[in-house]
Amino acid sequence: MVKAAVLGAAGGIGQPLSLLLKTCSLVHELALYDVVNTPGVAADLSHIATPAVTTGYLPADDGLQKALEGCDIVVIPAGLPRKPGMTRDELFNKNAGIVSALITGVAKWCPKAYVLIISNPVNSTVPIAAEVLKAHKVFDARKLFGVTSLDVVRASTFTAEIVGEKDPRKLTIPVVGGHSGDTIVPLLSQTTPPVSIPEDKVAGLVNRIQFGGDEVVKAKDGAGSATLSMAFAGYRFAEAVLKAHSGETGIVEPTFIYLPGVPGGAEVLKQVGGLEYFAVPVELGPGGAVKATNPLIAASEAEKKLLEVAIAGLKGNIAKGVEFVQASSAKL
Ligand SMILES: NC(=O)c1ccc[n+]([C@@H]2O[C@H](COP(=O)([O-])OP(=O)(O)OC[C@H]3O[C@@H](n4cnc5c(N)ncnc54)[C@H](O)[C@@H]3O)[C@@H](O)[C@H]2O)c1
Ligand SMILES: O=C(O)C[C@H](O)C(=O)O
Repeated sequence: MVKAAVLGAAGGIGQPLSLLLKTCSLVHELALYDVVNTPGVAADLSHIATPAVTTGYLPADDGLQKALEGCDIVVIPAGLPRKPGMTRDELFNKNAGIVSALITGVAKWCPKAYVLIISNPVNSTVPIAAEVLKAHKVFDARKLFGVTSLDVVRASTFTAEIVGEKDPRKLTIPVVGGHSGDTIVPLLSQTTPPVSIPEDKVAGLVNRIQFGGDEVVKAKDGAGSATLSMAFAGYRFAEAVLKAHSGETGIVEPTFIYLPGVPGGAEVLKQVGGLEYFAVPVELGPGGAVKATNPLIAASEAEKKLLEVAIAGLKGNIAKGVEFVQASSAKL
Protein backbone atom coordinates (compact mmCIF):
# COMPACT_ATOMS: atom_id res chain seq x y z
CA MET A 1 0.00 0.00 0.00
CA VAL A 2 1.40 3.37 -0.99
CA LYS A 3 0.35 6.68 0.54
CA ALA A 4 1.28 9.82 -1.40
CA ALA A 5 0.97 13.42 -0.24
CA VAL A 6 1.03 16.60 -2.30
CA LEU A 7 1.96 19.72 -0.32
CA GLY A 8 0.73 22.81 -2.16
CA ALA A 9 -2.01 20.67 -3.69
CA ALA A 10 -4.45 23.50 -4.42
CA GLY A 11 -2.03 25.42 -6.62
CA GLY A 12 -1.42 25.67 -10.34
CA ILE A 13 0.87 22.63 -10.31
CA GLY A 14 -0.65 20.95 -7.27
CA GLN A 15 -4.11 20.42 -8.79
CA PRO A 16 -3.17 18.75 -12.10
CA LEU A 17 -0.37 16.81 -10.39
CA SER A 18 -2.86 15.52 -7.81
CA LEU A 19 -5.21 14.58 -10.65
CA LEU A 20 -2.47 12.51 -12.28
CA LEU A 21 -1.57 10.85 -8.97
CA LYS A 22 -5.24 10.04 -8.42
CA THR A 23 -5.20 8.09 -11.68
CA CYS A 24 -1.99 6.23 -10.78
CA SER A 25 -2.54 2.56 -10.00
CA LEU A 26 0.57 2.57 -7.77
CA VAL A 27 -1.06 5.04 -5.33
CA HIS A 28 -3.62 3.72 -2.83
CA GLU A 29 -4.06 6.77 -0.62
CA LEU A 30 -3.64 10.39 -1.69
CA ALA A 31 -3.42 13.19 0.87
CA LEU A 32 -3.72 16.78 -0.34
CA TYR A 33 -2.34 19.57 1.85
CA ASP A 34 -2.37 23.32 1.25
CA VAL A 35 -3.07 26.48 3.22
CA VAL A 36 -6.27 26.94 1.16
CA ASN A 37 -8.92 25.02 -0.82
CA THR A 38 -7.83 21.40 -0.31
CA PRO A 39 -11.23 20.20 0.95
CA GLY A 40 -12.74 21.24 -2.38
CA VAL A 41 -9.94 19.84 -4.53
CA ALA A 42 -10.03 16.55 -2.62
CA ALA A 43 -13.84 16.28 -2.85
CA ASP A 44 -13.64 16.88 -6.59
CA LEU A 45 -10.89 14.30 -7.17
CA SER A 46 -12.54 11.76 -4.86
CA HIS A 47 -15.36 11.27 -7.40
CA ILE A 48 -12.91 9.86 -9.96
CA ALA A 49 -13.37 6.11 -10.28
CA THR A 50 -9.86 4.99 -9.34
CA PRO A 51 -8.79 3.17 -6.15
CA ALA A 52 -6.70 5.94 -4.52
CA VAL A 53 -8.62 7.21 -1.47
CA THR A 54 -8.30 11.01 -1.55
CA THR A 55 -8.45 13.37 1.43
CA GLY A 56 -7.81 17.09 1.82
CA TYR A 57 -6.15 18.86 4.76
CA LEU A 58 -5.66 22.48 5.84
CA PRO A 59 -3.23 23.69 8.54
CA ALA A 60 -5.99 23.67 11.21
CA ASP A 61 -6.57 20.53 13.29
CA ASP A 62 -3.05 19.15 12.73
CA GLY A 63 -3.69 18.97 8.98
CA LEU A 64 -0.03 18.68 7.98
CA GLN A 65 0.55 15.87 10.46
CA LYS A 66 -2.54 14.00 9.27
CA ALA A 67 -1.52 14.44 5.62
CA LEU A 68 2.01 13.18 6.24
CA GLU A 69 1.58 10.35 8.74
CA GLY A 70 2.25 7.02 7.03
CA CYS A 71 3.36 8.65 3.78
CA ASP A 72 5.67 6.81 1.40
CA ILE A 73 6.12 9.67 -1.05
CA VAL A 74 5.74 13.43 -0.60
CA VAL A 75 5.67 15.78 -3.58
CA ILE A 76 6.14 19.48 -2.81
CA PRO A 77 5.01 22.17 -5.25
CA ALA A 78 4.14 24.65 -2.43
CA GLY A 79 5.30 28.22 -2.76
CA LEU A 80 5.25 31.31 -4.91
CA PRO A 81 5.80 31.17 -8.67
CA ARG A 82 7.69 33.81 -10.68
CA LYS A 83 6.28 36.87 -12.39
CA PRO A 84 7.85 38.33 -15.57
CA GLY A 85 11.25 39.87 -14.89
CA MET A 86 11.93 37.82 -11.77
CA THR A 87 14.65 35.21 -11.33
CA ARG A 88 13.94 31.99 -9.47
CA ASP A 89 16.40 33.14 -6.82
CA GLU A 90 14.09 36.06 -6.06
CA LEU A 91 11.57 33.51 -4.76
CA PHE A 92 14.04 32.42 -2.09
CA ASN A 93 12.88 34.78 0.65
CA LYS A 94 9.31 33.45 0.58
CA ASN A 95 9.81 29.84 -0.48
CA ALA A 96 12.78 28.95 1.75
CA GLY A 97 10.62 29.30 4.86
CA ILE A 98 7.70 27.41 3.30
CA VAL A 99 9.89 24.48 2.26
CA SER A 100 11.78 24.28 5.55
CA ALA A 101 8.50 24.25 7.52
CA LEU A 102 7.01 21.52 5.35
CA ILE A 103 10.19 19.42 5.51
CA THR A 104 10.18 19.75 9.29
CA GLY A 105 6.79 18.03 9.08
CA VAL A 106 8.27 15.32 6.87
CA ALA A 107 11.11 14.81 9.37
CA LYS A 108 8.63 14.38 12.21
CA TRP A 109 5.84 12.38 10.62
CA CYS A 110 7.18 10.44 7.63
CA PRO A 111 10.98 10.50 7.82
CA LYS A 112 11.35 7.48 5.56
CA ALA A 113 9.31 8.89 2.67
CA TYR A 114 10.69 9.76 -0.75
CA VAL A 115 10.67 13.56 -0.97
CA LEU A 116 10.31 15.29 -4.34
CA ILE A 117 10.97 19.03 -4.30
CA ILE A 118 9.41 21.14 -7.04
CA SER A 119 9.29 24.52 -5.20
CA ASN A 120 11.76 27.06 -6.57
CA PRO A 121 14.56 27.91 -6.42
CA VAL A 122 15.25 24.15 -6.59
CA ASN A 123 19.02 24.81 -6.51
CA SER A 124 18.52 26.15 -2.97
CA THR A 125 15.34 24.45 -1.72
CA VAL A 126 16.87 20.96 -2.04
CA PRO A 127 19.88 21.91 0.14
CA ILE A 128 17.37 23.48 2.56
CA ALA A 129 15.42 20.22 2.71
CA ALA A 130 18.61 18.19 3.23
CA GLU A 131 19.80 20.46 6.04
CA VAL A 132 16.44 20.27 7.83
CA LEU A 133 16.42 16.47 7.55
CA LYS A 134 20.04 16.36 8.77
CA ALA A 135 19.15 18.56 11.75
CA HIS A 136 16.47 16.01 12.66
CA LYS A 137 18.94 13.14 12.06
CA VAL A 138 16.70 11.48 9.48
CA PHE A 139 18.44 12.44 6.25
CA ASP A 140 18.67 9.74 3.59
CA ALA A 141 20.12 11.28 0.42
CA ARG A 142 18.83 8.37 -1.64
CA LYS A 143 15.28 9.58 -0.97
CA LEU A 144 15.58 13.32 -1.56
CA PHE A 145 15.12 14.54 -5.13
CA GLY A 146 15.04 17.97 -6.72
CA VAL A 147 12.64 17.60 -9.62
CA THR A 148 14.39 18.73 -12.82
CA SER A 149 12.21 16.63 -15.11
CA LEU A 150 10.68 19.67 -16.80
CA ASP A 151 14.11 20.50 -18.21
CA VAL A 152 14.36 16.93 -19.50
CA VAL A 153 10.88 17.12 -21.02
CA ARG A 154 11.69 20.46 -22.67
CA ALA A 155 14.97 19.11 -24.02
CA SER A 156 13.16 16.26 -25.77
CA THR A 157 10.37 18.49 -27.07
CA PHE A 158 12.57 21.28 -28.45
CA THR A 159 15.18 18.90 -29.90
CA ALA A 160 12.49 16.82 -31.60
CA GLU A 161 11.15 20.00 -33.24
CA ILE A 162 14.58 20.77 -34.70
CA VAL A 163 15.46 17.30 -35.93
CA GLY A 164 11.97 16.58 -37.26
CA GLU A 165 11.19 13.74 -34.82
CA LYS A 166 7.42 13.53 -34.56
CA ASP A 167 7.39 11.78 -31.17
CA PRO A 168 9.60 13.63 -28.64
CA ARG A 169 9.25 10.72 -26.21
CA LYS A 170 11.62 8.73 -28.40
CA LEU A 171 14.52 11.06 -27.52
CA THR A 172 16.40 10.60 -24.25
CA ILE A 173 18.63 13.54 -23.37
CA PRO A 174 20.64 13.75 -20.15
CA VAL A 175 20.10 17.21 -18.64
CA VAL A 176 22.52 17.89 -15.79
CA GLY A 177 23.47 20.67 -13.37
CA GLY A 178 20.70 22.59 -11.65
CA HIS A 179 17.31 24.08 -12.37
CA SER A 180 17.67 27.73 -13.37
CA GLY A 181 18.95 29.42 -16.52
CA ASP A 182 22.56 28.61 -17.25
CA THR A 183 22.83 26.07 -14.42
CA ILE A 184 20.74 23.82 -16.70
CA VAL A 185 23.04 21.87 -19.04
CA PRO A 186 21.53 19.62 -21.70
CA LEU A 187 24.12 17.13 -22.94
CA LEU A 188 22.78 17.06 -26.48
CA SER A 189 25.84 15.14 -27.69
CA GLN A 190 24.57 12.17 -25.64
CA THR A 191 21.05 12.10 -27.05
CA THR A 192 19.80 8.57 -27.66
CA PRO A 193 19.13 7.62 -30.33
CA PRO A 194 21.78 9.98 -31.69
CA VAL A 195 20.44 13.00 -33.57
CA SER A 196 22.06 15.37 -36.00
CA ILE A 197 21.41 18.97 -34.94
CA PRO A 198 22.50 21.57 -37.51
CA GLU A 199 25.52 23.37 -36.05
CA ASP A 200 23.95 26.81 -36.37
CA LYS A 201 20.98 25.63 -34.30
CA VAL A 202 22.80 24.18 -31.28
CA ALA A 203 23.36 27.39 -29.28
CA GLY A 204 19.74 28.50 -29.77
CA LEU A 205 18.46 25.09 -28.74
CA VAL A 206 20.58 25.02 -25.58
CA ASN A 207 19.42 28.54 -24.72
CA ARG A 208 15.75 27.59 -25.23
CA ILE A 209 16.11 24.59 -22.90
CA GLN A 210 17.90 26.70 -20.29
CA PHE A 211 15.36 29.52 -20.44
CA GLY A 212 12.19 27.58 -21.29
CA GLY A 213 10.74 28.59 -17.94
CA ASP A 214 11.03 32.27 -18.88
CA GLU A 215 9.19 31.58 -22.14
CA VAL A 216 6.16 30.38 -20.15
CA VAL A 217 6.40 33.11 -17.49
CA LYS A 218 6.41 35.72 -20.25
CA ALA A 219 3.50 34.14 -22.12
CA LYS A 220 1.43 33.86 -18.93
CA ASP A 221 2.02 37.59 -18.47
CA GLY A 222 1.81 37.83 -14.69
CA ALA A 223 -0.43 34.79 -14.14
CA GLY A 224 2.41 32.53 -12.95
CA SER A 225 4.82 30.05 -14.47
CA ALA A 226 4.65 26.55 -15.96
CA THR A 227 1.97 24.48 -14.25
CA LEU A 228 0.54 21.93 -16.69
CA SER A 229 3.86 20.89 -18.24
CA MET A 230 5.29 20.81 -14.70
CA ALA A 231 2.47 18.58 -13.48
CA PHE A 232 3.23 16.23 -16.40
CA ALA A 233 6.97 16.29 -15.63
CA GLY A 234 6.49 15.98 -11.86
CA TYR A 235 4.14 13.07 -12.31
CA ARG A 236 6.57 11.39 -14.67
CA PHE A 237 9.26 11.56 -12.00
CA ALA A 238 6.94 10.49 -9.15
CA GLU A 239 5.74 7.54 -11.24
CA ALA A 240 9.37 6.55 -11.93
CA VAL A 241 10.11 6.57 -8.18
CA LEU A 242 6.99 4.51 -7.46
CA LYS A 243 7.69 2.00 -10.23
CA ALA A 244 11.22 1.52 -8.87
CA HIS A 245 9.80 1.23 -5.35
CA SER A 246 7.54 -1.57 -6.56
CA GLY A 247 10.54 -3.48 -7.93
CA GLU A 248 10.68 -2.43 -11.57
CA THR A 249 14.30 -2.27 -12.71
CA GLY A 250 16.24 -0.23 -15.25
CA ILE A 251 14.62 3.11 -14.40
CA VAL A 252 16.95 6.08 -14.88
CA GLU A 253 15.85 9.72 -14.55
CA PRO A 254 17.85 12.93 -14.18
CA THR A 255 17.33 14.59 -10.77
CA PHE A 256 19.11 17.06 -8.47
CA ILE A 257 20.64 15.06 -5.62
CA TYR A 258 23.05 15.27 -2.69
CA LEU A 259 26.03 13.58 -4.28
CA PRO A 260 27.94 12.40 -1.16
CA GLY A 261 24.98 10.31 -0.03
CA VAL A 262 24.23 8.48 -3.28
CA PRO A 263 26.29 5.57 -4.66
CA GLY A 264 28.34 6.83 -7.59
CA GLY A 265 27.89 10.43 -6.43
CA ALA A 266 31.50 10.79 -5.32
CA GLU A 267 32.67 10.34 -8.93
CA VAL A 268 30.42 13.16 -10.09
CA LEU A 269 31.42 15.34 -7.14
CA LYS A 270 35.08 15.17 -8.18
CA GLN A 271 34.12 16.35 -11.63
CA VAL A 272 32.05 19.34 -10.47
CA GLY A 273 34.68 21.00 -8.30
CA GLY A 274 33.42 19.46 -5.06
CA LEU A 275 29.82 20.72 -5.38
CA GLU A 276 27.66 18.53 -3.17
CA TYR A 277 24.46 18.92 -5.17
CA PHE A 278 24.10 18.32 -8.89
CA ALA A 279 21.54 16.84 -11.25
CA VAL A 280 22.63 13.76 -13.17
CA PRO A 281 20.72 10.76 -14.50
CA VAL A 282 20.09 8.53 -11.48
CA GLU A 283 19.17 4.87 -11.45
CA LEU A 284 16.20 4.32 -9.13
CA GLY A 285 15.41 1.28 -7.01
CA PRO A 286 13.25 0.22 -4.06
CA GLY A 287 15.18 2.48 -1.63
CA GLY A 288 15.32 5.48 -3.96
CA ALA A 289 18.53 6.48 -5.74
CA VAL A 290 20.62 3.39 -6.37
CA LYS A 291 23.33 4.92 -8.51
CA ALA A 292 24.28 8.35 -9.80
CA THR A 293 25.57 7.98 -13.35
CA ASN A 294 28.31 10.23 -14.64
CA PRO A 295 27.71 11.49 -18.17
CA LEU A 296 30.02 14.47 -17.55
CA ILE A 297 33.18 12.63 -18.56
CA ALA A 298 31.85 12.19 -22.07
CA ALA A 299 30.72 15.84 -22.47
CA SER A 300 31.84 17.64 -25.63
CA GLU A 301 34.21 20.62 -25.37
CA ALA A 302 31.31 23.05 -25.81
CA GLU A 303 29.33 21.24 -23.11
CA LYS A 304 32.31 21.39 -20.75
CA LYS A 305 32.22 25.18 -21.06
CA LEU A 306 28.52 25.17 -20.21
CA LEU A 307 29.29 22.97 -17.22
CA GLU A 308 31.85 25.46 -15.89
CA VAL A 309 29.25 28.23 -15.96
CA ALA A 310 26.67 25.97 -14.28
CA ILE A 311 29.07 24.96 -11.51
CA ALA A 312 29.90 28.60 -10.75
CA GLY A 313 26.21 29.51 -10.53
CA LEU A 314 25.24 26.52 -8.44
CA LYS A 315 27.89 27.15 -5.83
CA GLY A 316 26.19 30.30 -4.53
CA ASN A 317 22.66 28.86 -4.80
CA ILE A 318 23.60 25.80 -2.75
CA ALA A 319 25.50 27.78 -0.11
CA LYS A 320 22.51 30.12 0.29
CA GLY A 321 20.19 27.20 1.06
CA VAL A 322 22.59 25.56 3.49
CA GLU A 323 23.26 28.85 5.30
CA PHE A 324 19.54 29.60 5.58
CA VAL A 325 18.95 26.45 7.63
CA GLN A 326 22.16 26.65 9.61
CA ALA A 327 21.31 30.22 10.65
CA SER A 328 17.84 29.19 11.78
CA SER A 329 18.46 25.64 12.97
CA ALA A 330 17.89 26.57 16.60
CA LYS A 331 14.24 27.10 15.66
CA LEU A 332 13.68 23.72 14.00
N1 LIG B 1 10.90 22.42 -10.43
C1 LIG B 1 10.33 22.91 -11.49
O1 LIG B 1 10.69 22.56 -12.61
C2 LIG B 1 9.21 23.90 -11.37
C3 LIG B 1 8.38 24.14 -12.48
C4 LIG B 1 7.33 25.04 -12.34
C5 LIG B 1 7.12 25.69 -11.12
N2 LIG B 1 7.95 25.44 -10.09
C6 LIG B 1 7.75 26.08 -8.78
O2 LIG B 1 6.67 25.43 -8.10
C7 LIG B 1 6.09 26.32 -7.14
C8 LIG B 1 4.58 26.33 -7.27
O3 LIG B 1 4.18 26.84 -8.50
P1 LIG B 1 2.62 27.00 -8.85
O4 LIG B 1 2.54 27.55 -10.23
O5 LIG B 1 1.89 25.76 -8.52
O6 LIG B 1 2.21 28.16 -7.80
P2 LIG B 1 0.75 28.46 -7.20
O7 LIG B 1 0.83 29.78 -6.54
O8 LIG B 1 -0.28 28.27 -8.27
O9 LIG B 1 0.56 27.31 -6.13
C9 LIG B 1 1.33 27.22 -4.98
C10 LIG B 1 0.47 26.66 -3.89
O10 LIG B 1 1.28 26.56 -2.71
C11 LIG B 1 0.43 26.86 -1.63
N3 LIG B 1 1.18 27.19 -0.43
C12 LIG B 1 1.78 28.36 -0.09
N4 LIG B 1 2.34 28.26 1.12
C13 LIG B 1 2.11 27.01 1.57
C14 LIG B 1 2.43 26.30 2.75
N5 LIG B 1 3.11 26.88 3.74
N6 LIG B 1 2.01 25.03 2.86
C15 LIG B 1 1.32 24.44 1.87
N7 LIG B 1 0.98 25.05 0.72
C16 LIG B 1 1.37 26.32 0.58
C17 LIG B 1 -0.45 27.99 -2.13
O11 LIG B 1 -1.62 28.16 -1.33
C18 LIG B 1 -0.74 27.54 -3.54
O12 LIG B 1 -1.92 26.77 -3.60
C19 LIG B 1 6.74 27.67 -7.41
O13 LIG B 1 7.78 27.89 -6.48
C20 LIG B 1 7.31 27.51 -8.80
O14 LIG B 1 8.39 28.39 -9.05
C21 LIG B 1 8.98 24.56 -10.18
O1 LIG C 1 10.33 29.22 -14.71
C1 LIG C 1 9.87 29.08 -13.59
O2 LIG C 1 9.93 29.94 -12.72
C2 LIG C 1 9.13 27.81 -13.26
C3 LIG C 1 9.92 26.59 -13.52
O3 LIG C 1 11.10 26.54 -12.81
C4 LIG C 1 10.14 26.32 -14.97
O4 LIG C 1 11.24 25.92 -15.36
O5 LIG C 1 9.17 26.43 -15.75
